[in-house]
Amino acid sequence: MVMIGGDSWTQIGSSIAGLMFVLATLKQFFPYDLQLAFQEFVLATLQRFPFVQKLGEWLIIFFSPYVHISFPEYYGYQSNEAYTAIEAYLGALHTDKAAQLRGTLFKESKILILSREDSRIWDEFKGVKLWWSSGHSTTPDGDSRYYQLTVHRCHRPLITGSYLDYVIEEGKTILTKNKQRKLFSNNPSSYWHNYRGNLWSKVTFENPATFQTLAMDPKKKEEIVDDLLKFSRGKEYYTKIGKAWKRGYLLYGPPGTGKSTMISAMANLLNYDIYDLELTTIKTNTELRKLLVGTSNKSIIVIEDIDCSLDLTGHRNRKKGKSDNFKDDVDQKENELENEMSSKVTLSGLLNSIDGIWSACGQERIIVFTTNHVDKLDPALIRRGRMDMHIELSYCKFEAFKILAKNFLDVDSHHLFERIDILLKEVNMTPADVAEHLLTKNENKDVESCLKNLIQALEYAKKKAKSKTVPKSPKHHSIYSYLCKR
Ligand SMILES: Nc1ncnc2c1ncn2[C@@H]1O[C@H](COP(=O)(O)OP(=O)(O)OP(=O)(O)O)[C@@H](O)[C@H]1O
Ligand SMILES: [Mg+2]
Repeated sequence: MVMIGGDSWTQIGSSIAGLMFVLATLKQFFPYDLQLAFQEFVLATLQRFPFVQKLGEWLIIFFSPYVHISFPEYYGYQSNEAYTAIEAYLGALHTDKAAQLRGTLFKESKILILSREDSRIWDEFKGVKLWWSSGHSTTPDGDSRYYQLTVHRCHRPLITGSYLDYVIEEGKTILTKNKQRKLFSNNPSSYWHNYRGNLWSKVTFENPATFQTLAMDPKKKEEIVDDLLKFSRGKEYYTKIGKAWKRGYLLYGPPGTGKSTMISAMANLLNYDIYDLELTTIKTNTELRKLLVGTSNKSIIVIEDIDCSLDLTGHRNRKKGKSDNFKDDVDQKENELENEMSSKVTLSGLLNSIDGIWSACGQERIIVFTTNHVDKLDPALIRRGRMDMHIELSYCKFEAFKILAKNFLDVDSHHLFERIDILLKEVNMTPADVAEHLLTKNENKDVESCLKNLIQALEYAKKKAKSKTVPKSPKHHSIYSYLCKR
């Protein structure tokens, strides 16, 4: 056994310090590529021994003259906008010099977008050389991709200051220029494992509906458009009043009155993505929260036919009344667990998500509920503040008909309009049905016969209305199937 005295410790300490100093100084003289290759070799060798590997990593970080800054794709379940902007910036960087390129042709844009596929990219800013790399990491929440920026320590202020701002700004500009709006639909939770990007499936959103072609009372329409535009420009206002930048719209009315069409028009007006949230496939409130946190800014989250999606009506009251009587904590927890498992998403879970999540982490999000039966909904769900604007989409009136006539027949007036006006006051016909009757003979391009066809249908409906009407049963129409139909 060898005993080391106080003096020997001092000698060893000073020798190690000396050696480290020499190594650190020598390192400055090697090209960075060589250093990286060496680091990778050392790390690969040490990978078999986790403790030694950790120590090796620590030593490399300690002695390296370079700073590494990571940008993960996700924070928890929330997507990182810096990652997306960096991805766009790097994708477009020196595409003329890249060895591997990825070409994407979007249906509508007609522009072939070329982006780089390399996992390592050099960049230069104000004479300073920087090195970007990409990779995968595994965290308890699942796999996540990341970008890493490497730069010499002495350039740190320049990089963390102006360079990163520049990259994010450039990336955002590229994204806006090439932006293809997306329609997302939630995947069942059994698909989620490993990669958080699997929470939602996406397709390109291509529905052409606009407020201009939406048949409804023009005044009401103007009010809605103003409200939406005010919301989208309201960043400072929401910050000033200390409220989350979100707005809720409840669209209600019979089938075929244009609820889904209006959601598309909203997305087209604001250039937002649509998230079609199918509540019936969500098992628990926790899953619902993860999905909502996984949505991005500038998006419309849609829950269609909310009355059919869940047993929301009165559920909250029943649950509350029940739990009030519970004195025993264990029983209460069991009750909650049972509720969570059996009733899947609860009304309180939905309300907490709407109120809580975006107050904490969301910005610029619109939530839309649609229903055919507004009277069936729990008042708590649709109260003002939660659903800021209640919009009734109703049967086709004359003003709405004029918009459809303009859309389909390109006419502003006609001698048959008067008759149609009278009939529309007497008969309940949805804009979908009116459009259908106008379309039937549209191929002939004979306005008169199209209008006569509509008058015939209205007169028939009037006669039928006098006999008994059979109420339609509730159903589920997702915005996803509506948009995919087109
Ligand atoms: N107000 C409207 N303006 C223009 N077109 C309309 C309008 N309402 C319905 N339509 C036409 O009818 C079709 C069906 O409308 P939409 O799916 O928007 O109805 P909805 O209210 O969502 O019905 P549901 O309650 O069954 O989901 C659309 O493809 C659209 O072309
Ligand atoms: Mg619909």
